Amino acid sequence: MTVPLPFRRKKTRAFRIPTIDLSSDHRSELPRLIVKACEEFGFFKVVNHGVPNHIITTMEREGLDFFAKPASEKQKAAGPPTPFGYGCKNIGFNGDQGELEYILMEANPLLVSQRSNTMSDHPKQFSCAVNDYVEAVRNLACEILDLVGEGLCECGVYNDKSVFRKLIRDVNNDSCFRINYYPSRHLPPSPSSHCMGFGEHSDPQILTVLHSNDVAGLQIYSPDGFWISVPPDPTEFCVFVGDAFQALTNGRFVSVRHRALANSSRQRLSIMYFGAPPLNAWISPPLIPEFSVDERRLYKPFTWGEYKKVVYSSRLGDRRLDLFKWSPRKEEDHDMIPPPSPVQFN
Ligand SMILES: C=C1C[C@]23C[C@@]1(O)CC[C@H]2[C@@]12CC[C@H](O)[C@@](C)(C(=O)O1)[C@H]2[C@@H]3C(=O)O
Ligand SMILES: O=C(O)CCC(=O)C(=O)O
Ligand SMILES: [Fe+2]
Repeated sequence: MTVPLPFRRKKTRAFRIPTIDLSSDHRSELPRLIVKACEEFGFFKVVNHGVPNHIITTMEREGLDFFAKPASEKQKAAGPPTPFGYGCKNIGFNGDQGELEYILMEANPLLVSQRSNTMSDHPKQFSCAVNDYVEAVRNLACEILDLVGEGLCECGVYNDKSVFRKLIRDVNNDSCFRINYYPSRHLPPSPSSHCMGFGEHSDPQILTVLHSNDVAGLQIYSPDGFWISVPPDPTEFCVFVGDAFQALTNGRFVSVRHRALANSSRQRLSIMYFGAPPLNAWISPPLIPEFSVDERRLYKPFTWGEYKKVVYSSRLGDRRLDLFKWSPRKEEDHDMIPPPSPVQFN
């Protein structure tokens, strides 16, 4: 029997979030699978990642202890977000707001130790929790970046598989670390009522690695134009391609737009490591030999420091990378001599 038209269910393409099993017996396939996920979605989940569970639970406990303090204590302990510090509802410097509290910190062990002196009644315990967590998750990020490098070398595009890892491992890397806390909410029952925890945006850095407790909220924007809820699973990590990775790969990878809803009756805690290069690193893809005048270059070369300035003068949802689009017909772009790319071409 044919169903009358108004009752037909709208067909939507089944969407499966790419999931990478790092302990897979088919390890040789991982580079290709990760590159595919970065190209198609700019997002994937990682299972069997090797980050010890006690490192994650200790970090979560320290985070929850901090957010359980009275507001005045939290403000005094961590200072206002400049951008590093404790924030409540205000995101960035340009009027963005969300239903959350957060701590934003440098991912550098020395700076973590300094900040912890005021942030916790047990500074040593707090700084150890953050430093252990950052180290373990940075190692995971490096493993992923090496697999990406391997995948791109296999395609014949690059010849140094460790180039991306080196950028976030550099002694002067500008990586940072964030804990977001979305308090529980008791909303009147309405299927459409959703409250914005952290608005739509893409992350500016190279790669973001996110962990969350078992409370839903994270959504990614799919290539075919739908918001997809990412099922929460504390045994997994979520990996996001950031704007700098999109530029480094000349648009081959896409930085995924994402947001976090905060309408759960349970509190949500998410922890993010944002892997970034040093401020003076050039974010520039390798030149493509057959196009001598950069015809195929999508973005003007820029340093991470230049990009960060634009990031902090923009609104959360802005498409900042668009400001760096390369136009060979524009005189100023045409005369620009591209700096050496950190990424070597074969
Ligand atoms: C509104 C803003 C907050 C943000 C800096 C910005 O001006 C635009 C990008 C935002 C973002 C999103 C990803 C990360 O959470 C973050 C730390 C980053 O690097 O860029 C935040 C910035 C922030 O909260 O300070
Ligand atoms: O808290 C989350 O789940 C996402 C937050 C986020 O995207 C960010 O802090 O950049
Ligand atoms: Fe983000």
